[in-house]
Amino acid sequence: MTQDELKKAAALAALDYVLEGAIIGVGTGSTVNHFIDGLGGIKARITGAVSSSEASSARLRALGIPLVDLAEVDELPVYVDGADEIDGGFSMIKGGGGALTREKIVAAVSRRFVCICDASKQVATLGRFPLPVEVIPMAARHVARELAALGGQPKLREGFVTDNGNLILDVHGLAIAEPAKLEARINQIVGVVTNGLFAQRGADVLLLAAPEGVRREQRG
Ligand SMILES: O=C[C@H](O)[C@H](O)[C@H](O)COP(=O)(O)O
Repeated sequence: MTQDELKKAAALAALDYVLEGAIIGVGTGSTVNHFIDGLGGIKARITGAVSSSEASSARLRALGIPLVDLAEVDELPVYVDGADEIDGGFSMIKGGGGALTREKIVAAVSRRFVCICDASKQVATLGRFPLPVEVIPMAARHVARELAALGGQPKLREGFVTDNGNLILDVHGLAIAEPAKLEARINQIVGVVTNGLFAQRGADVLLLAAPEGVRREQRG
C-alpha cells in the first residue's frame, strides 16, 4: 500500500465517529482531504462542518457540505485532523501545511479529537519533524532569536503566508522531552501566535493505518 492509500484508510475509518445531525470539526491536510471526500458521501447525515483552513473550506464547499462559522458554535462533539508526528502520550506536532492556529482553535472547542495518520507519523519522541511556529510578520526576527536561545534552529518558510496573514518559522533540532511545557514556553514569546505542539490539548483517539489495517487507540 502507498502512503496515500494508508492516509485514506485512516481517514475513512474516522467516518464512524461522525454523529447523526452533528456539526463536525474538520482539520487540514492530505489525510483530511480523504476524510472530507468521505464526508461528501454522508453529508445528508450531518448539519455541517467547522473548517480549520481556507483549503479545507474550499473542498467542503465543492462537495456541498454546509460551512458553519465557529462564532455560532459553543462546542463541537468531534474534531478530525491529521498530524505530522504523534507520540505515545497522544501529543502531536502539527502545522506542516501551515494551518496550526485555526486547527488549535477548532480543536479547543471540540470534546473529542480524532487523529488520523499513517503509521509513519507515530514516533517515540516528538521533534524529528521541524516544529512550525506561526508569527506576526514584524516579530519574525525577534522570535527567531528567542527560539534559537531555546536550542532550536528556526528557518523561515519561504514564500508562505498563513490564512491569518502571518509567517511560519520551522524550528529544527529541538529535543522535545516535555511537549506541554515547551508548547507553553514558546507561546510566551512575544510575537508568537501559536506553535504546532498539540500537547496541552492532544488527541483523544488515534486511527493509525498500517498495511495490516487501521488500529484504533484511545488515550489513557
Ligand atoms: O497544517 C497542517 C496540519 O497540521 C496537518 O494536519 C498536518 O500537517 C498533517 O498533514 P498531512 O495529512 O498532509 O500529512
